[in-house]
Amino acid sequence: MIDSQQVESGLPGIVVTGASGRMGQMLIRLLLESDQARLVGALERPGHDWVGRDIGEAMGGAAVGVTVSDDAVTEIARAQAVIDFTSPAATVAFAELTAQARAVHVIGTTGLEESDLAHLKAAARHAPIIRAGNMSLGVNLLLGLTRKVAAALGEDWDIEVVEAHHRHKVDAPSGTALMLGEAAAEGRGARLADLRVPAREGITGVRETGSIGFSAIRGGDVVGEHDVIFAGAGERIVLRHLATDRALFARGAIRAALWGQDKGPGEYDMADVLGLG
Ligand SMILES: NC(=O)C1=CN([C@@H]2O[C@H](COP(=O)(O)OP(=O)(O)OC[C@H]3O[C@@H](n4cnc5c(N)ncnc54)[C@H](OP(=O)(O)O)[C@@H]3O)[C@@H](O)[C@H]2O)C=CC1
Ligand SMILES: O=C(O)C1=N[C@H](C(=O)O)C[C@H](O)C1
Repeated sequence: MIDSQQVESGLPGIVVTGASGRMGQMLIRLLLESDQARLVGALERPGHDWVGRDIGEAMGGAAVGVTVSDDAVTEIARAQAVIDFTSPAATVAFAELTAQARAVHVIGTTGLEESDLAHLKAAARHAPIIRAGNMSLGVNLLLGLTRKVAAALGEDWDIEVVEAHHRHKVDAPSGTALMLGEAAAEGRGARLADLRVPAREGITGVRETGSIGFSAIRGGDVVGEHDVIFAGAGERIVLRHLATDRALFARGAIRAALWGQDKGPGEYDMADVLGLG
């Protein structure tokens, strides 16, 4: 339950979008327990059957005093931060409102296209946007390791990124896989767009030297697993991250929302939040 102490304490007020989603519900649970931030709004799309209900009750528990709303303009106007794990179209729309409210926008949504990123760039001229395809410390450390290993090994070491996720995931490769591929390409002084090979099928021909391949597995309730494979002659290096609890991502997102409170407009990522340079 939201208590008056939380409100009076002046803790940053956070609105969660996609409140009924896997990440939305996880964020709400953690925010209700937090002594550093407070939940001030829970958004769902118009027509969703949770709209108008207390979010605690909708999630199967006791009332917490926050009603699920479909009025993004009103909710975001009173937020210090918006935490957003939804879909690319929704995230672009929320970015405009969050910029107008001069609130911090923490974006975990993956599957964003170049055109979506251009909208986010424009919004970040007015308020901070912190975006990462993965909010965990482990993956953000792995990005640096991937960059280093790719830089140390020659092109005769083939790089493949393999990821596994639950059956409900709608985008592939995962946002994390693309970040890891980007880090590997950077290590080689190149852009991923020039090296990327999507999932293979049929008569593909032999592997192109220097390319970076992607494979995705979908099934069950896998939270998120990523391997970066460096395959050489007679040996292989595998850098692996296994996420076993999506609370990990929610904690990272809340940390980002707090970190962003004294930041000016601009685009930031989890390396900034975690001080990883
Ligand atoms: N960066 C990170 O660390 C992580 C990123 N993710 C990413 O977060 C996103 C969400 O994942 P997850 O929680 O598992 O997905 P879910 O499908 O469980 O939740 C998504 C939520 O967003 C809502 N939503 C989608 N489109 C809109 C819209 N146009 N307007 C309003 N609400 C909308 C959905 O509502 P409805 O059900 O009505 O469609 C749903 O409540 C994905 O892109 C995923 O890859 C996930 C975990 C970690
Ligand atoms: O959809 C998910 O669940 C996840 N998505 C993110 C991604 O696309 O990398 C992060 C995490 O792996 C879970």
